[in-house]
Amino acid sequence: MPSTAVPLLRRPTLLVLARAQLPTRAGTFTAVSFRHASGEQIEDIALIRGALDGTTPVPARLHSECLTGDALGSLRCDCRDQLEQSLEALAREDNGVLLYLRQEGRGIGIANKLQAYQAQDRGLDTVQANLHLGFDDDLRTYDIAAGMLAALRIQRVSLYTNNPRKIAGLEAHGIDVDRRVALLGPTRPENVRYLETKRVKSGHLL
Ligand SMILES: Nc1nc2c(ncn2[C@@H]2O[C@H](COP(=O)(O)OP(=O)(O)OP(=O)(O)O)[C@@H](O)[C@H]2O)c(=O)[nH]1
Ligand SMILES: [Zn+2]
Repeated sequence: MPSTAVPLLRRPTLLVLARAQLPTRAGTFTAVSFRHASGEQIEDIALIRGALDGTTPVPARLHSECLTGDALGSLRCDCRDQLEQSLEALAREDNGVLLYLRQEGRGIGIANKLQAYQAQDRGLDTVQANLHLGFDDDLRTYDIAAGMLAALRIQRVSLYTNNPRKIAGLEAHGIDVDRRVALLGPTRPENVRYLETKRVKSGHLL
């Protein structure tokens, strides 16, 4: 992606805390947890495959937590489809990394997300519902994600996303996004408005 002259934002220095094998439905990954230099642990984890040699762009997915979709199979969003697709895609590559980021509800948390769903059930779209609750449309930041990649010695990624903010967020924190790979899941009656709002209001490249 084109580089900018904007000064880089600070990212935390993180250290690897633990590594463990994680056999999944998509294949076996190494799950990695992290801590700050102070010892404080973070709740975000990485799933990695293959050797991360730092010279070629590493296929990468930044997945934002969605309890309702990822774990419970809700069809209101496309999160679970994207999680499964990205793990399967990474499993086909020589190497790759998925960051599972605990940014539930684009950063507002699960209780607020259910309040946002309630507002959506009354007619608001995803963005309007966040604003109605007094939040910006998206509270996520990518400093921790950049710190996790740096701790894994990953400087360049090939990013699976439709969200330009993720590309800008990583690059602002000093990670090069070499290219974007689209991640297109099925459109369902339950998520059609959600996807349309992402495209029209949030600038997703759908
Ligand atoms: N506030 C809010 N968050 C939602 C809603 N539906 C899903 N989410 C959260 O949205 C996050 C996923 O972000 P999306 O904007 O859908 O997609 P993205 O991950 O930014 O973009 P891609 O990389 O292209 O997948 C997860 O944290 C979900 O919990 C909603 O209606 N309101
Ligand atoms: Zn979701």
